[in-house]
Amino acid sequence: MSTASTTGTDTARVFPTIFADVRAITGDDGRPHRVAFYTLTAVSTALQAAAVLLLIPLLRALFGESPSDAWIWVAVMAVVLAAGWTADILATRAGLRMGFGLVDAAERAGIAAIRRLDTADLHGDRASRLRSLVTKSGPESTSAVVLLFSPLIHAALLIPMLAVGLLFVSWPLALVALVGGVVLLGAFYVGRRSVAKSEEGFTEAGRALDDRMFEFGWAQPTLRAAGVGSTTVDAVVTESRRRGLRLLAWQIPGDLLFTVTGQLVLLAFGVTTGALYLDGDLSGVTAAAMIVVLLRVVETTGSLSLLATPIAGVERLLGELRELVAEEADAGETATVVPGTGVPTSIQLSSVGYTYPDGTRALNEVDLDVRPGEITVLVGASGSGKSTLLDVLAGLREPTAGAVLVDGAPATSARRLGESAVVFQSTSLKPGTLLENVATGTTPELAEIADLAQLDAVPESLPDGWDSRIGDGGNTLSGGERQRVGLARALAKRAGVLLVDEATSSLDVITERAVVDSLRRIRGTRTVVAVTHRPALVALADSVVVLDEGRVVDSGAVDELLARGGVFADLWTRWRESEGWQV
Ligand SMILES: Nc1ncnc2c1ncn2[C@@H]1O[C@H](COP(=O)(O)OP(=O)(O)OP(=O)(O)O)[C@@H](O)[C@H]1O
Repeated sequence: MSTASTTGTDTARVFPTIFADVRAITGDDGRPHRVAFYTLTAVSTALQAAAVLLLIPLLRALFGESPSDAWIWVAVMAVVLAAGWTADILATRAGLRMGFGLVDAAERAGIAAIRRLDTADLHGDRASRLRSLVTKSGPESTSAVVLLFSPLIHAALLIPMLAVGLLFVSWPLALVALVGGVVLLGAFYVGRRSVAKSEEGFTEAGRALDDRMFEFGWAQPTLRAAGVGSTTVDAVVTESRRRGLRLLAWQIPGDLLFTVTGQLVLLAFGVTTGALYLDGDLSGVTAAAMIVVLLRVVETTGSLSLLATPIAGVERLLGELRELVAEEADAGETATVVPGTGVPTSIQLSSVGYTYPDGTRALNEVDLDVRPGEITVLVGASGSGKSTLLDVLAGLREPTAGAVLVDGAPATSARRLGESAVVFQSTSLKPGTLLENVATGTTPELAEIADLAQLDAVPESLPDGWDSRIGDGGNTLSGGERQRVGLARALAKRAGVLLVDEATSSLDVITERAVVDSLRRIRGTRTVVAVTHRPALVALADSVVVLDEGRVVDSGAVDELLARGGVFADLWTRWRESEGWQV
């Protein structure tokens, strides 16, 4: 599984990337809305600049020989302003459509990423990143398009457009406006960079806090019993606060730099206007019109300075969304699970390797031949790779090397997921009835499954029998009962392969007997692969596979392995001793 890079926002991103990000996220489908939005926003800005510059001929006419000519310019100005507002309204509509494209992409890629989420990442940075991306990025970036992109484009284009218009009035003023516009944009960029950098640290700290709180909530009983936990949360809260203060510390000089630069540019414009007027190069009327131009520039720079901080946030958001969408494209369509046949299948592993995203190599060059209908038991020390191997067989993990064949043909994880039923080390119950937790709808074999899983006493003890609500908000089942629900659920699935992960290792005698008895009774109707430490279950095995540090170190029937006297014989002796001790 590919993991989201945490470096996407490590470096402050350059100004135009927000536009590139929107293009990458909304793709070809969003192109018409993007073109409409940018074009209409540019047209609206040009019309606003024209309206400001039309003041010059208007004032000239008003104070000239024939003041009534000013009406013509008033009319022209009114038409230009009305056209500007129309362009603005149309641009907002196009912007909204472009924004909806972002929401769609966030939802689509977010859901696909959640479906690909590795259990190893469930409590990690990635889960928290995804949570905030899916819930926030779409709506936030949509409002950003309308509320931030338009003023940003206006602000970036207005001064250069005014400068072009001023070329027809006075080239020194045009030059000052042009240079001033470039300098202002530069100051905006530098200020925003520092804010972006510290905002990124603040967000990371927020996520770390989010994760620790989640973990703390999850593992609260264990942590509290061990007397740890709150100190970890305290440390992360302190770090989050420290980074928040740093954000402020960077924001202030960033804003200050921009404000000071803006005032210097305005001063230069004012001084140039005054000097040109005094030299007689600019009439009094034109100089007065320049004051209006100046006010417009003040307004524009003011709005730019307010945009610096929100733009930094939107950049980060869009950058992450872009990564998510790119990941979805790399991963391709999430395959839907292929329904199982229910017929016992053979499974072959050929040179299978599995390396976790953190670099832990859990499986190495594993070759395995599981014959249809047989019971294969995986044994090995803790950490030898048994659970990982079971996950690969179940289709929950795609091997990072080698191939998995089912009935001689390469089998995708979707095929393996459909063809296998798993009894996990601990069973998660979904909110709902006992029946819903075992199977969907009434299955004719329910009584048989309940008998196999030795679950029959459970509905009898519950107020509404099979229709009693269990799990969150319902009756709480004991660990052993939950495990037997897990076994019944696996038996109720139409699948040719039953995978059992240590279900008997830490459980009560009834549950262990349920697993052993049901495996004995279903022998031959499914291919079974079980991870266990229990001699009673090992004794059922047609074949035992011994794992050590991710490799198969021995395999064969129990008697053969005992006769060979290797790792398995040692394990067997120890299990026998501990069984005796337990009884
Ligand atoms: N999510 C994970 N991320 C990184 N490493 C992992 C992850 N899960 C397991 N590992 C590592 O992979 C190796 C194999 O682990 P695995 O759980 O498959 O072993 P196991 O034989 O089932 O152990 P146990 O009997 O204790 O359950 C171990 O080194 C373990 O630390």
